[in-house]
Formats: sequence, C-alpha cells, structure tokens
Amino acid sequence: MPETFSSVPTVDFIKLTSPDTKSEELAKLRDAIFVVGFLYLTKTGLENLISRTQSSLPALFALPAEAKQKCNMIHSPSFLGYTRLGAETTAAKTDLREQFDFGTPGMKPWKEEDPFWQRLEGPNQYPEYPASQDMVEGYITKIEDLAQTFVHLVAECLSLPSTTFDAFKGNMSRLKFVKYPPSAPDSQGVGPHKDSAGLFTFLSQDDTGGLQVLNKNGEWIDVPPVEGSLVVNIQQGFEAITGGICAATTHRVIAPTSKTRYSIPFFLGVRLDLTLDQLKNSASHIVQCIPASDDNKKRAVDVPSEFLSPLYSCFGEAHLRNRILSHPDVGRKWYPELYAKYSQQILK
Ligand SMILES: O=C(O)CCC(=O)C(=O)O
Ligand SMILES: [Fe+2]
Repeated sequence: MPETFSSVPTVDFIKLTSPDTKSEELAKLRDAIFVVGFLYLTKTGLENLISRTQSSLPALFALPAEAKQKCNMIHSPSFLGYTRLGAETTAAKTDLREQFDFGTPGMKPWKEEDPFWQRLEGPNQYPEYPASQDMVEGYITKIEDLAQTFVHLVAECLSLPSTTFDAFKGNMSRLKFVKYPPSAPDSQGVGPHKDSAGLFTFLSQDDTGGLQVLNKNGEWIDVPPVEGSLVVNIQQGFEAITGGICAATTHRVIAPTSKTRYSIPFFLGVRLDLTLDQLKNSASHIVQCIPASDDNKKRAVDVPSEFLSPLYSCFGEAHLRNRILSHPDVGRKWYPELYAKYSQQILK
C-alpha cells in the first residue's frame, strides 16, 4: 500500500518564518507537499481580512438577479464574472454553486495577433456592490504576497534555492467568491477535480464543512473547517513543474443540506506560455533535486491532469480547455470551434 494520509496536516506560517522554529516546520511542510498535497496554513496574518471578506459575501450574493446578470461571465472571453447556480459542470455533472470569478487587475488587452489562450488574461467585471473593486483588489494584493512567500518556503523545504519557482509565476492569478446553497443530501457542490489555474490554491472556507480530498487509496478524506486557516493545495501547474512528483490533489465539495456554505479560493497563476517540452528542459534541474517519491502519487481513483497531457500546446491551452468545459455556455459563445474539439477529446 503506498504511503497515504487520513487527515490533512497543519503548518504554522509564523513558525515557518521564525529562525528558531523554521527547520522543524519546513520538515512538516515537506511531508505535507509530498504525501498529502493538501495542508492547513495557520497564523498567516490575514485572519482579519479573510473574516471581513467572508462576512460581506451573503449581501453580495443577495444582489438582485439583474445586477448579477450585468456582470455575468458570458460577457467575458477571460472567464471572469458571475456564474449562476447550475451553469457550471465538473466531472460531467452540474455543480450546485453560484460564484464570482476575478483576476489580478491590470492585464494588457488581448489583440488578434496574440496567442488564442492569452485571452484568459483579461479585465474584471465588478458587481454593483459598494466597494467590491477595492475589496477584491485589496484581497488579491495581500494574498499574492503570502502566496509568493509560501512558494519560496516550498522551494526551501524541497532543498532548492528559494527563488527556484519564480520564473514559473504567471501574470494573472484568480480569486473566487463561492456560495453553495442548501441542497438534497449528497449533492455535488463541486465535483472531483484538480485545480488547473496555476501553482497553489489558498482557500478560505466558512464553518459549514463539505470539502473532501482524495487519498492514494481512493478514499475521500474530510477537510473540516479550522477557524482562521487557509487550506492550501497543489495545482496542476506545480505538478507539471515538478515532473509529477508533487502531485495536484483531487478534491470536491459535498453540498450542504441545512445551511449555506461560502468559500473564497485564490489560485496563484502559472505562466501560460510554457510548453511541456520547454518544461522538460527548464525543470529538469528541479526534478533532479527533488527526491523521488514512492509511487509518483497516483491515486487509486483519480481525474486526469490537462497540464500533463500532450494534447495541449502549452499550459495556457490546457487551462483554456478546462475553462471551456467547466463553463460550456461561455466556451460555446467565445470559442465555438475549440468547444467542439475539446468536448470530443478523452483525457487519459
Ligand atoms: O469551495 C471550496 O471549498 C472548494 C472550491 C474548489 O475546489 C474550487 O473552486 O476549485
Ligand atoms: Fe478546487
């Protein structure tokens, strides 16, 4: 039986950054990265920001339907904006959630001569809710900072120079506000998936529960709420950079039954232009430095990684494929040919 896990470990950010405790905490981080691919990050210093943001979500989602419609994702070839309940698909099933997607502001406008996948980086659509732009931009600035420091610490825990992964960072990260309304027992909040926007995810969940992660024996392990923590997981970009050694972890949310659940995932972006071939060269020194793991982290039951598939020309195309199939209405409107092509393909 491969080495696996039955609970998600906790790593203390203050200990990771304090000279007296750093090496012990880096060892914990290393285990969390190699064995689990999921961890609680506590004492991040963002607790007040997170709780302030969480507390404004009920009113934001209570906006009238017309206000949400105005910033609907259907208007955005960058897949940014509002998604109504029932418009999103994961693992070929409808997800029971509503959400607002945002990106790092200030992306340069897409032009005809740019690669087609570059269009993923674009302008936000802000809802007409007081100071929503300030709230989103403030949150992104602070959490990008934390994420950057975290990536440096991950490099250190793998015995690599702290800036090893800097060259892989993308222009645009993504932030979502998500609402899961009460639903019938065992409904799909979001189906089994590996995050595909970048390197690592930093998720704030409220006190409802329902998040689960798949271990290597194919068992779903609960990730119960821990107040003030961020749940951090490996995305497909980091998996690809580490030659699959640090695997993206499959997770899902079981919809709540008696109360609404809110969450705020932040997806640290990866460079979209990287091809698998370039990656083989640029990442080979990284892969050599990382001790090989027991079984390449293949789970007994799993979903495939677009980023490791030779079907896609680069990370940008792999991510675009994921967006098009997750938001088929937006995909059909802006990328009809790609929608037709990707929906035929079977990913292994
Ligand atoms: O809402 C959550 O807790 C997780 C959401 C998630 O996994 C995602 O949107 O990628
Ligand atoms: Fe996810």
